[in-house]
Amino acid sequence: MSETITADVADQPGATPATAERQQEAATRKASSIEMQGLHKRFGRDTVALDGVDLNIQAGEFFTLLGPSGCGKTTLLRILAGLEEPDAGSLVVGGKNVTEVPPHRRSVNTVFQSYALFPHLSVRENLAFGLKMRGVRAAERDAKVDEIAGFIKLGDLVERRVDQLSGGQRQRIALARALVCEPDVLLLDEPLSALDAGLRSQLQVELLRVQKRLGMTFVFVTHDQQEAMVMSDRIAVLNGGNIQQVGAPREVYERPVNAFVARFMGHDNLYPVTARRGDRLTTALGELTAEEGGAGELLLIRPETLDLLPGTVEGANHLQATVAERLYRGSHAEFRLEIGETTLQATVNNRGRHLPDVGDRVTVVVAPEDLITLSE
Ligand SMILES: Nc1ncnc2c1ncn2[C@@H]1O[C@H](COP(=O)(O)OP(=O)(O)OP(=O)(O)O)[C@@H](O)[C@H]1O
Repeated sequence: MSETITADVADQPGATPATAERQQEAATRKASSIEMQGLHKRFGRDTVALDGVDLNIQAGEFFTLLGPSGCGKTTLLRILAGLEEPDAGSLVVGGKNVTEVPPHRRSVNTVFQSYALFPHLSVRENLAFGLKMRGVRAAERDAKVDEIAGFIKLGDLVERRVDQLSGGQRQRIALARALVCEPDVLLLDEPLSALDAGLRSQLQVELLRVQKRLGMTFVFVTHDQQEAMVMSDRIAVLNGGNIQQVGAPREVYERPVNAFVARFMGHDNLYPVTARRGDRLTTALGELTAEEGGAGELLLIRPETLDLLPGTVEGANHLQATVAERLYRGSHAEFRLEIGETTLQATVNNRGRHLPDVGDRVTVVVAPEDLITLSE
C-alpha cells in the first residue's frame, strides 16, 4: 500500500469533518474515488434495473446504497465489480475509465452475503488464496495473512478449518479475505444480513473501525435504513433504478427530499396539506405553522421532535390528543396518539419524568422549525 490518493478529497464540497479525518488516514493508503455517469441497465425487454445513475463516491468514503428489494442496488454493485456490463454510461475508478475493464483487472473486491469460503481449507489457506493466485511469495503471503488476521481479530483462529467456525467468524474471514489483497475499493453486498441482531451490531462497529483504519473506499449495500445510518458517511437512496437522494445520514433522515425517501427512512407521520395560507398549513391534525414549509403537498412531522405536556394546554402549534398506545423501551417511549380521527406517532426520551399512560389526555407541542412539506 505504497501509493497515495491522487485527489485531496477532504477539500471537496460535501466532505464532512468525519470523512475529512478518515481521508487523512487514507492518505497513506490506497483509496479510489468512483464516478458513475448515466448508467443504464435493462434485463430482457421490460425490466429496467438502472435508469440513468449519476453518482460520485469520494476516496476513503463509507458509502451506502440503500433501497427496497429490486431497486437496483446489487446491479449497481455488480457493474462496479465488472460482473455486469451497463447498456449505457461510464464508470471511472481512481481516475481511470474501467467501463470495459474485466473484473480481474479492476482493483475492486466484493464481500457477499454468502461467505463463499472454501469450507475444507484452514482460515490461513482461505486468506492466502487470492495472494497465491497473484503469485505473491509464501513468506510475504504469511506476513500479510497474519497482519490482516490480527486486524480483524482472527489471530487465534488462523489454523482452524472454516467448517469449524461460527457464522460471525466466517463473515469476518470473508471480509479479511477481501481485504488481504488490498483493493482500492471494497464492495459489500448485504454482508451482515444473515447474522443475528447482536452479532450484527457488533460486526457493524468492527467493520466501521476496519474501514477507518485502512482508509479504503467501501461501497455497502443494504435495505436496512438503521444499518445505513449507523455505518455511512453518505447514503444514496434508490427506487426503481433511480437515485432519489444522496446525503449524510442526518440529511437523508431529517430532510428527505420526497415522500418515498421519508417513508423508507421510517417516517409514518405524513399528512396531506388540504389548505395553505402563507406559513399556515391545514391538515387532518388541525392548523400548524411551519417555519419553512415548502410547497409540497404532504406535511412531515418527525416523532422525536414532539413534546408532550400533561392535560390541556392552549397555544400556537399545540394539539390536543389522547394516548392510544405506549411502547416503553427503557431509554425512550413511543406513543401512538389520537387527534380526532387521525393518529400521530411521538417518541419521548425517558429522563425520569412522568410518561403519560394509555387513555391520558395530552397536549402535543410541534416546533415550526421542525416541519417540512414533501411531494410524492
Ligand atoms: N440477471 C437478471 N436477469 C433478469 N432480471 C434481473 C437480473 N438481475 C436483476 N434483475 C432484475 O433487476 C431489478 C433490480 O435487481 P437488483 O438485484 O439490482 O435489486 P436489489 O435492489 O439488489 O434487490 P434485493 O435487495 O432484493 O437484492 C429487479 O427487478 C430484478 O428482478
